[in-house]
Amino acid sequence: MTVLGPGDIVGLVNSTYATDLFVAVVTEFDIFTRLAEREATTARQLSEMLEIDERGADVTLTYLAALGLLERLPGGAVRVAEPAARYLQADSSIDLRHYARTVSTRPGCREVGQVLRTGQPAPWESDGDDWINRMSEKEFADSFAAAMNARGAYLSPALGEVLSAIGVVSRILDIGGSSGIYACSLVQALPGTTAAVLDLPSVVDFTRESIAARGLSDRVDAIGGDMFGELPSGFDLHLYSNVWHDWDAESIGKFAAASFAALPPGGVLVDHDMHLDDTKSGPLRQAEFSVRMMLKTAGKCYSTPELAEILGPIGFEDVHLRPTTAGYSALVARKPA
Ligand SMILES: C[S@@+](CC[C@H](N)C(=O)[O-])C[C@H]1O[C@@H](n2cnc3c(N)ncnc32)[C@H](O)[C@@H]1O
Repeated sequence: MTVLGPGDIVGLVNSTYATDLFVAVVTEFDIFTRLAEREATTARQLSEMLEIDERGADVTLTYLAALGLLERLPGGAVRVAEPAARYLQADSSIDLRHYARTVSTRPGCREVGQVLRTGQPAPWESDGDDWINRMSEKEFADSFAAAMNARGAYLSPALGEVLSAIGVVSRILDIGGSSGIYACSLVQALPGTTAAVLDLPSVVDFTRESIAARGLSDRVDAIGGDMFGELPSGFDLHLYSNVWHDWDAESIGKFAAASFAALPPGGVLVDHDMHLDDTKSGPLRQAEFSVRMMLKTAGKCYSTPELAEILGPIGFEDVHLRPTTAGYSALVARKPA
């Protein structure tokens, strides 16, 4: 009998989107037949070949590499791996593209095609607006924060444990902190610390109630604001948990620059998320989550080298990854002392 843990259950939910992407790229875009025409293909070349968005092409290559259907080559290009050559392209002796076509007209697969072609995120649910526009609706914001809170309940203690080893911290700013579950776990793991959660004005009532329900209103504040603006000073650790995967590299650069400006010398920046491995060939659960983020937000999951490339020029040093639990990790960087 398989026993699923919370990370597996969340992974199962996230993977529904990845299966839709697999079917769409095999049937609508015949991706392996096209890739087999070339020795090696980069995400940019794939986007030109299939006339799709480059972010979508990048996320697709990572997911197919994580499935073992593509091989990642030194330098980052890919080539078709044996199982795909055998079963998923025009000259395959057993051509399972026919089988994939039996589910290819599902709305989810059509939605993937649309996002890949336009580069625009799909509605959060099957219709309506995308998630960030819906965050101004109180009912949607509350249900979204409840989802983040549930996930944070099993992820945040492990983050607290990992961050308790990084040295002296006194004031934590949890940016895009939603219910405040991470801020609460961190103040409990780091004795003597206090925290503030910065999130959209439509979210912070939920944040305050959640913090009060945990009995931590004396140590954790909630601030309604906009993380795209200037960040408050007076905090020596900035946490972005599950935030950067919603945004493109340019926005992440803005967040990191705002943090660099607001942190004191020696201040710590933490990005808690599902990160891809350094070659962007997996792991599978992270690659599946990246597909969901690509389809529903302006973002995707990032690798440590991709984030180091953004943080280094801003001035952050010692960028490194610390695994937490259930496929999550904390990317930690420091403003020079
Ligand atoms: C995916 S959730 C992550 C929540 C939480 N940190 C976690 O790890 O579960 C992203 C959060 O960013 C917040 N957010 C989005 N845009 C924002 C903005 N411009 N300013 C402040 N918060 C924002 C959302 O309201 C949401 O709570």
